[in-house]
Amino acid sequence: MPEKIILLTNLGSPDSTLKRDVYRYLNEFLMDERVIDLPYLGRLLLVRGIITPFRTPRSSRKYKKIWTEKGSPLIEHTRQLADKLQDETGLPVYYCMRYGNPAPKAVFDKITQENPEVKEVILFPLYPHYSMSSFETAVEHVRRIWLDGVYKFSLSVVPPFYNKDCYITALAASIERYLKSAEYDHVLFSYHGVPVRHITKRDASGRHCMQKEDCCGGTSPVHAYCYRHQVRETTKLVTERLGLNKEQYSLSFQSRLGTDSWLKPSTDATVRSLPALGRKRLLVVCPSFVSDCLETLEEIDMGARESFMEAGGEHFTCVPCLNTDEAWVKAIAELSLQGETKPAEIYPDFMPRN
Ligand SMILES: C=CC1=C(C)c2cc3[nH]c(cc4nc(cc5[nH]c(cc1n2)c(C)c5CCC(=O)O)C(CCC(=O)O)=C4C)c(C)c3C=C
Ligand SMILES: [Fe+2]
Ligand SMILES: [Fe+2]
Repeated sequence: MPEKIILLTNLGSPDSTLKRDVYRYLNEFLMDERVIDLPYLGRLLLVRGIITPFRTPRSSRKYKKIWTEKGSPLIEHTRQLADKLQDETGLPVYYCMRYGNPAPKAVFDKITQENPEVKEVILFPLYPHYSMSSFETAVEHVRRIWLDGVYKFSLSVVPPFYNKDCYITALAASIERYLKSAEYDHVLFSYHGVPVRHITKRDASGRHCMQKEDCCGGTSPVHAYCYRHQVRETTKLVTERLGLNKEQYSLSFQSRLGTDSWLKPSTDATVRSLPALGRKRLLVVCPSFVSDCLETLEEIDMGARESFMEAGGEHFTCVPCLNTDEAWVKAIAELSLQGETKPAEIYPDFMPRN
């Protein structure tokens, strides 16, 4: 009987592309206080009254464009990743989603039923970078369910791995395959955006992020919670590994929602500007996503491609996410079983406890 189990957690998708399922999913997602960080009543009015009703038909149309026979690409990639990781480690591997299904409570109950002797569950959030709207909410959600339950096993968490050698190696190799097979005159690293306020809220000093010059450079304890620092580090380490100079690549942020100030520059404005600068053959990489999903397959591979070609681009390739890549499976095994993990009783330690 295995004493350890790995539990992958990813963002989640609607149960189907039907408007009622997309509506339910968007409500759950956007009512998360770490995603739309307004007081409850304001959030309820904004989400239920404006965003979800207007967004549902549009999102449902977008999901229809990427949906497969097996359903959501994000969920199917996560399921296949769990299977491969189980073969790699010889340990039982389960997966759950922050929003929608399979929900953590159901998965915890399944784990308990199928492995009554289990002593430790290692939670692996499928996010390389720390942000309150992705990594933090995923861990906190699972942690709450674990704390509220009567589970006999301990829970430990694998922290963000944005700078870990095994992850950088897998990511760089996945890009290099494309760089070797065709000529490109630019590589764009497009990361999911977040509101600027989310960065400053996770600066424990209250004096560093977006206040000091070059706040994301150098070393500082606040970088452990700074999404912008971490995506810059991933880009730096991967481009060094690939031997790209500063003229050959840039970094941008996609998927903006609402009227707040979000991290800049935006991916859409960047891809539109590149052809006029003579960068007509573009390779796009999306390292904040480890599983292909709506944001890579529709927003980038369809939407950004169209923007780039309309602006005079000649060739556009989007590098697939790591999905079930062999080096990536080995990297998850290494990070979960040989890397530093943190007890869920005290991690993430940034948050106010209530
Ligand atoms: C990779 C990390 C992610 C961060 C950070 C993140 C922040 C964030 N997202 C929204 C709003 C939406 N995101 C949506 C889809 C979506 N987001 C991520 C990841 C991060 N989001 C993924 C992997 C996906 C795809 C899910 C899938 O089913 O394939 C959506 C839903 C789709 C849509 O209507 O566009 C919304 C809404 C906010 C507001 C935010 C930070 C505040
Ligand atoms: Fe920073
Ligand atoms: Fe998102």
